[in-house]
Amino acid sequence: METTTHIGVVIRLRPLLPDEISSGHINSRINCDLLNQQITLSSPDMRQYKRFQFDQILDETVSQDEVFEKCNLELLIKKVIEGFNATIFAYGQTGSGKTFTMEGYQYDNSLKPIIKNDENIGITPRIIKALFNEIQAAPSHVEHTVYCTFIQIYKEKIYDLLNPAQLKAGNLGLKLRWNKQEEFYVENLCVHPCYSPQEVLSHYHAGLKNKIMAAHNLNSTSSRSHCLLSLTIEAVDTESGGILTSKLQLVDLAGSERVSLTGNEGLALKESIEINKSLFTLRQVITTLSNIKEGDGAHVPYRDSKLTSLLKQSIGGNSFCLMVACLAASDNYYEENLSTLAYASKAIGISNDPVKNIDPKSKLVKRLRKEIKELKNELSEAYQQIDLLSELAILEKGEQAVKLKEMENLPMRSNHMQRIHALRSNLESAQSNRAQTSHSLPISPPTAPVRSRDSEMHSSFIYTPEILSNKLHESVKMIRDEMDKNRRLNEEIRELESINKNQESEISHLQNENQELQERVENVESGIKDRENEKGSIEIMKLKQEREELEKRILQLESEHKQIQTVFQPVLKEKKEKPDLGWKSKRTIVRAQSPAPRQIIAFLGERPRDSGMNFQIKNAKGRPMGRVKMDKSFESTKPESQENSLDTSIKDEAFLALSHMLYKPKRHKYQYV
Ligand SMILES: Nc1ncnc2c1ncn2[C@@H]1O[C@H](COP(=O)(O)OP(=O)(O)OP(=O)(O)O)[C@@H](O)[C@H]1O
Repeated sequence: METTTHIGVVIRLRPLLPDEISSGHINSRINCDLLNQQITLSSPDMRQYKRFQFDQILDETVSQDEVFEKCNLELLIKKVIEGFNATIFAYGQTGSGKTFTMEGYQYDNSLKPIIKNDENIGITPRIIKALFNEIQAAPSHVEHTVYCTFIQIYKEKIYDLLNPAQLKAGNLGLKLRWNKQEEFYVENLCVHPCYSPQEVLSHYHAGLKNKIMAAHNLNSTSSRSHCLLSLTIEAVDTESGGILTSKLQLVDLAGSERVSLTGNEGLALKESIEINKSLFTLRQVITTLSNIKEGDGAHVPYRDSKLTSLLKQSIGGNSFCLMVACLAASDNYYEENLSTLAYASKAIGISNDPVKNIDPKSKLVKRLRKEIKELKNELSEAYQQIDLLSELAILEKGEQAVKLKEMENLPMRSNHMQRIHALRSNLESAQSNRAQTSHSLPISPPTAPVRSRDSEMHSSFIYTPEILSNKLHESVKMIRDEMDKNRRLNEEIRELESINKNQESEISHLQNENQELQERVENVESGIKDRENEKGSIEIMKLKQEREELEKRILQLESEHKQIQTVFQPVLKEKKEKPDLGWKSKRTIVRAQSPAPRQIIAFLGERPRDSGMNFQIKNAKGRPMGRVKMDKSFESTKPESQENSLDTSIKDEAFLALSHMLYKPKRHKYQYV
């Protein structure tokens, strides 16, 4: 059975928490319309709003019990028992209630769960119980085993939560592999067969104690990893030999985090970055799938993170999938809630094609069993035929008719019954013929060659020992033929199975090699990226240093500028009082490489008219520091002699003062002439 369905999306709004209320958080922007399953989010200025429609809206008042019921999880479990895969995952920003929805346990000060079976237990423990209820209701000839695994993805590495050896510091995590069903799987995971809900729950609780948790500003019990509990349900039909396998994945994602709000630093900051990175890929996958049109062939970046690789079949694949998008009911989280709603509404547009998993081996076993059953039946019928014929052979003619009548009452296959009827009617008609003709007529055995058993039964109804012996031989031959056929069939099947097995191992070997190559390529790519990043960082550092130096110089120049202003005030005043100096241009003309002298000369505001004027700069002690050359490209309306004499007086005063101010030869690179 195949059904195309979209990803189910349920929105769950958590209430304001006591410490949020005490620190003044309010919820004035989220409005739930439970009648139409719509949610409206108003912008901070309350001028705009966005409305979204989902399968189900669960507001602050909805209890854990109601979540289970309104998400229609009983039906989902039924699908899993029928052989379909299903995934439920909680999505949302940090502190929005994902773990509460999936687990429902409180956490103590050491950030370990307090396992209690109260009304607050979440989706996962409820589903485990409901799954076993459904298993118990199955027919007695179907035997179920639930295989349980529990992993966490922490900083892009996979750890087995049910294997304490895996969780030691420095462990590099488990590898992802690609199997022949075109699915990723985690290599070397501990798989626990379970036969009761208590067994699954005990593994689940043990795993929860191992997951990585931390406290930050937005959540005192924050999950730092994505946790995936997988339950593989294997149903063996002891009557038909059929095997049905399905998988139920229960996923509690770590939440996206606005680093500025969490206040995370150091290791916690790195965790936040990794969490955000893998959620970014998840969002990319959702966006790509929601935009895909039929026959598009767009690349979906499942492989870009471990999380999306493992959710490949759940999102846009062959499973039923339910996304529980969690929101925190506080105006402070407007941006986060908007983003969650936007991705949730994209997810609703993603199509999945759930496919019933029928094990190909189980199909073959089923066919073989059927064939063997049929062959056995034929064999036993053949034996019956032999018995019948041998009995008839030693009977008197009259007794043969009685025996045939008796046989009619035996439970036999219809073709046998037909034969018996034929024998019987032939016998009766022959007897009446004989009665009509002569009683002394010798009974002759049939002379015609035997063509087929049926035609023979019609043509001959009196069995002499020779005929019966022939028939016996014929039957024995037929049985031998059937048995040979059966043996050959079995051999053929065995041969095919071994070829199949070899091919499978070859394929999985190739797939693993391919996977390794892929990983190597990824490593090389990430190495290149790292090196590029390193180069970029060095460049950025250099630029930052340069910028800092420039800023320092600007500051210095500003202060120098102020000082010069004070020093040159009298000079300017004097110049103003002599308006006919004849300097036409108001622009600075000193050619200097450093901005400092330019500013200083700019401050003088004018330049001497004559060309090639050289000013000597002296230091504070009156020693010459160098000379400044003035530009010649300007004109004067005044006679040269007057200008020159004025220039010289200003020049000397100005540059003497300047030399006092600027005795910092390293910083100020004048153009010496
Ligand atoms: N529906 C709810 N009713 C009451 N309390 C809730 C509800 N949802 C969440 N909480 C509380 O809010 C807090 C944060 O919830 P939770 O830890 O589940 O968030 P989270 O989304 O899993 O965060 P993270 O991504 O950081 O792990 C917890 O103290 C939890 O008990």
